[in-house]
Amino acid sequence: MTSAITQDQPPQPPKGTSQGDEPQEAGVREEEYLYRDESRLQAGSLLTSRTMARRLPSLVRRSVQMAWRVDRSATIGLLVCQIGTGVLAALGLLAVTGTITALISSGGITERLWDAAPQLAVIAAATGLRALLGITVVWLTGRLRPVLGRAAELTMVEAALGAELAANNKPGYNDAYDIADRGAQVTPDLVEEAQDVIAATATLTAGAAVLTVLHPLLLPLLFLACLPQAAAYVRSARVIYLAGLETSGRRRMLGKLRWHMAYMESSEEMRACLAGPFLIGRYRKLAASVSAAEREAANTGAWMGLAGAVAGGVASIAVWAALLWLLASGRMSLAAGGGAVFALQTATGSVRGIINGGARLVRTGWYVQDWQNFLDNAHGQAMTDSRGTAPLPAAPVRFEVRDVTYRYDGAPKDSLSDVSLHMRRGEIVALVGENGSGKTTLSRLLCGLLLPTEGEVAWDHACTADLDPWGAWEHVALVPQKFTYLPLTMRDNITFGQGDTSDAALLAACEASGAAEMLPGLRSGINTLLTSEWFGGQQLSGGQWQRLVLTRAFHRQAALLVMDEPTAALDARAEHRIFAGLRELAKDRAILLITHRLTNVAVADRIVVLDKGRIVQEGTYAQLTREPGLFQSLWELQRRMSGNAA
Ligand SMILES: Nc1ncnc2c1ncn2[C@@H]1O[C@H](COP(=O)(O)OP(=O)(O)OP(=O)(O)O)[C@@H](O)[C@H]1O
Repeated sequence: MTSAITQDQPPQPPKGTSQGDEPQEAGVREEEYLYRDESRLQAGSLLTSRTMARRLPSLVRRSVQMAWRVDRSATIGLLVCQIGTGVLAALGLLAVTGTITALISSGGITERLWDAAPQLAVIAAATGLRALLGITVVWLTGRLRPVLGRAAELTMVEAALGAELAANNKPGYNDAYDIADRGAQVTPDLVEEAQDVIAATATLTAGAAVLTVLHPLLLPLLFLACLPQAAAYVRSARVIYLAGLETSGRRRMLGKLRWHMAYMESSEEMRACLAGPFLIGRYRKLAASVSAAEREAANTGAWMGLAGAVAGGVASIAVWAALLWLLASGRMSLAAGGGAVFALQTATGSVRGIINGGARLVRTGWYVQDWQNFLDNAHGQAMTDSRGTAPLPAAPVRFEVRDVTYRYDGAPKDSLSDVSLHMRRGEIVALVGENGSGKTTLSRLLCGLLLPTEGEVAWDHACTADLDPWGAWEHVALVPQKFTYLPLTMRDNITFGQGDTSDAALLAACEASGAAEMLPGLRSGINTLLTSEWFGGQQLSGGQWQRLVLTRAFHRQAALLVMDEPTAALDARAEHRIFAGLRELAKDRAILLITHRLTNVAVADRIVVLDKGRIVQEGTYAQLTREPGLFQSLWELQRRMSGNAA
């Protein structure tokens, strides 16, 4: 039955998910948090070893380029070692084949031993050197891996920061980020696996040369024997990759649940609201569904691997039978046969190495491709694609919103409709209205954090959509409603490494916000680490954090200051200080103030009232308190409440 609180339809499950009639357990729906990007899943299921073989060179090149950037000498060292290992393996193989041929040829034993001696020396030297190179590879890989992984993670963060803020609302964006993040984690594997394949290929080249010289039939037979196994390995890799793709949303949810249950910020509610058992139950169910999908993929992969191994076994019987036939029919001498046996063993080992490494390389390549796709355009949300690069000639004076409509991606209706607003430096404009009326959304548009769906936002004569966003945000200071607690020192939390970082400038900003009062209580003053999660840190109260966020905004000296509920957590004295100081701050700034405490907006030059995404009133405090309308009714209500309390 449909009621007011269940009227929206649950999202449609991805194709292929059963929608049986059995009742679902309360609170958990079969389709919850599943990855829904059908096009991506389809593209994934069409992945073949051939398409990946085409893409692999560029993937490997990009990873090697990154390795080159982060540790040039280790990258060169690894390449040299792997090529050297391959060459030595090839030399060793040729020497072993020569030794066997010499030992089982006709002639006296001493003479045969003397013939084999130089080859034996080569084998010994090659084996020793290979061992040495092997140790060097382990050392260099251990040195390169962590930095390469960190570098890949960092490129992800940079790409995410370069995406539109609105991207977080785009369907599939967060999943794409997650999947790409997994690609970033395995980037070092790609380099390593590529090296393994290169080394195995070098050994195979030598084996192949020997086999071809001994008999031209042996090499094609060997390849044929390995094909079924290769196909099975790649298929199994694809099944596992697709399972990872499908469960990525659920794995992300598991991570979020863990975070909320374990960390300070939400763990008090977890306890007091007895949310723990409920969330642990939810965690168990989601984890079970992820494990089931992974187990199914692992089973399918194992069956495919088994089928490939059986086919490979049968095919290798054919190869050995062919060798026996060549010997029995006198088409190959016994001495050559001895060499062929060894060359076949080695070449089979190398081909298996290539298949194994190649299948791992292909799977890693799919992940890394996801990472690179994200880096290339942040899942189609890169600001470089949606915005211009025009610089602002000077700090802007006038900010204007012209006939703007805005709808969040996936939202059923517009959050703002046909809104116009203007303000200039020296002015304080207050934005008021009931919850959900669009105040924060309008402030995000004014700052250029969001771009309008219709209409435009201009700073002086430049549209925010045409401006280089990073250059533009140098002129913005924002006190958001949900502010960020960063586990940094107070100094770093205020400056983020920007502006005048001198103690005098910091102190002035702290005085204006009231944060200066906190300083004597902090163990190392402004250099105190503001968190209790690490040793030596100190945690602030909610209101103290709000003072700090205000300090951050005041310290920026920006032309546009947006304050969204800036005093919600402040005590009366601290709140009074902020509002008393606003006029002074507004001397060279345009200030947009969002607040529900309507008596506070008397400080504003103009008040703009929003209702359901539209501007319904505009005027001074004196006008709006006298004029019948939304502002007056809300204001009266607040006055009556405080009057009653008094
Ligand atoms: N990130 C978002 N994604 C989708 N919809 C959003 C998002 N943020 C806000 N909205 C929607 O836009 C509308 C306006 O929200 P907004 O936050 O601008 O309101 P507000 O006036 O600031 O509310 P409040 O007084 O509660 O802070 C609401 O209906 C809200 O559901």
